[in-house]
Amino acid sequence: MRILLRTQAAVATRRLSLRMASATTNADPAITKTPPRPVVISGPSGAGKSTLLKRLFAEHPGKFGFSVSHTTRAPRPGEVDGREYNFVTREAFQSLISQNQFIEHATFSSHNYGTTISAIRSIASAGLICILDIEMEGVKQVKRTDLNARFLFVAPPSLGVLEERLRGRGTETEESLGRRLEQAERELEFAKGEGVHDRAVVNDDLEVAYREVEEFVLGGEGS
Ligand SMILES: Nc1ncnc2c1ncn2[C@@H]1O[C@H](COP(=O)(O)OP(=O)(O)OP(=O)(O)O)[C@@H](O)[C@H]1O
Repeated sequence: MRILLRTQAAVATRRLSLRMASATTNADPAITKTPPRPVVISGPSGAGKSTLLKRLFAEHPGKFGFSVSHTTRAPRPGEVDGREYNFVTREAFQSLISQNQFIEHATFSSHNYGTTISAIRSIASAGLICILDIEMEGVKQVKRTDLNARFLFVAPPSLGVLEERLRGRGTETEESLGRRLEQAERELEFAKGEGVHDRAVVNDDLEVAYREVEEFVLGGEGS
């Protein structure tokens, strides 16, 4: 779970994977006709997903919220179970893993973190759109569920530009940069598969890319 949508600083530093947001259509399930479909956004690290989503949320205030992750770490003062996180035991977390309940999960500082399918589903059933910013394996996992998600891929103009942007961001060591570029090739290869994504946006000119992302994400409201 990265970025802005991740409410906690700890989440931001984990750089795990899952950005989630929900766009309010109508929170009253009695009035909402069809649960909004979750939107999965994926693409290589550095392709610009955070940048695009940050702007989307800024331009549509009040439309986006968060889903609640599970964690085995203890609550910090002021944190409420079910609000910041669902705080669970290691045993309960393991049990959710064995039931394939996680879209993605990872371990940081010896604690487990993950987002469950049911956390996403409950957003949809409340009449909210959930945006998941996840990596390739998470995309495959979502496809195995009945979440009925829509898939958006954000691609860099080229691997060379991707490298420049990652260097420019100033967040990577040579080693992590190398790993991200290798993974980028895998993500791009995967994305070429028939029907993997409903829409691919090349993030060259930010303005153009943003409008395409906005149209796709908001265009599915109520779908
Ligand atoms: N269209 C663009 N033109 C130039 N620079 C861009 C563009 N889009 C994003 N950037 C810059 O590229 C860098 C990587 O973008 P960003 O952090 O949004 O990528 P990301 O896909 O969210 O990466 P990660 O998956 O690692 O979080 C940032 O420094 C950002 O400012």
